[in-house]
Amino acid sequence: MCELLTFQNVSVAFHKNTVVHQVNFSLKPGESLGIVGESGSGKSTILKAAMGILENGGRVTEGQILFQGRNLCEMKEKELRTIRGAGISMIFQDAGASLSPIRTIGEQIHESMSAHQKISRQEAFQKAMGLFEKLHFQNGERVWNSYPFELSGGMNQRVGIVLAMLMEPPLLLADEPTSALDVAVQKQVVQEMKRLREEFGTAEILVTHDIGVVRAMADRILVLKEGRVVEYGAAEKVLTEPEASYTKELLAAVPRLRRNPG
Ligand SMILES: Nc1ncnc2c1ncn2[C@@H]1O[C@H](COP(=O)(O)OP(=O)(O)OP(=O)(O)O)[C@@H](O)[C@H]1O
Repeated sequence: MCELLTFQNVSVAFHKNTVVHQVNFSLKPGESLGIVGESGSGKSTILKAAMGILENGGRVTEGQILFQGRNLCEMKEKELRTIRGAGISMIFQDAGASLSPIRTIGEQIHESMSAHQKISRQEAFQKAMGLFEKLHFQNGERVWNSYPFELSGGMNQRVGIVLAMLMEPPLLLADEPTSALDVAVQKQVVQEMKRLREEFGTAEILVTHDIGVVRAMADRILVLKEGRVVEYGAAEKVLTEPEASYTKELLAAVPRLRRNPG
């Protein structure tokens, strides 16, 4: 099967400071990649590079990022805008915070869909209800009519996932999607991301500190240290027989209980 996303020898710098060094990986449709590494290792930068949203003078200085065979680094902003949302979508750690506080969830869903296609409010409602149902949301209609402040932080985060999936993009990038949530909601979000893969065949890149989340979701794992890949391979292999001493340290830092399945 042909690759959905490929990072070929990608380096990223902010001004003259290179923070991601010659990173290589690729992702097939429907695959899930977990990127782990300590704070500042460049995980979010890799996702932002793939979305074309590096801020503050950040840019890809070397290599190429291919999405469905096309080099994202050479695309104009207008072209990138058509890919964002419909081709590649992203959820952030605090997706709730990016919702507008003064508009209902329904209004925001309708607006988000209108950015890509001509769609009536009623059609957007139907589409959202279908997605809510697939993700096993209860009270979809109540959520649609609510303002973000009327919902819990966990529910707003789940709405963030719905917003990211409205256009059914083949690739979802998730930056610490569970780390601001309490344990019960974390489980729900992990379940929902798994359902997205089952329902839509969505490929996912998941950046997280939480090895438990990676264990639950990733087919492959990429371990990053100071912007360099130190290990990349099948999740089972990396988690049970890590080769790099840095990966061993990362795994050792996770309390044993959380590393044992079940
Ligand atoms: N907008 C920016 N301007 C300048 N430097 C940046 C910017 N964003 C990130 N960096 C630098 O790039 C490096 C990688 O940061 P990045 O946020 O990608 O790491 P991370 O692994 O995602 O960390 P965390 O887990 O804390 O989110 C860091 O040294 C950081 O200071």
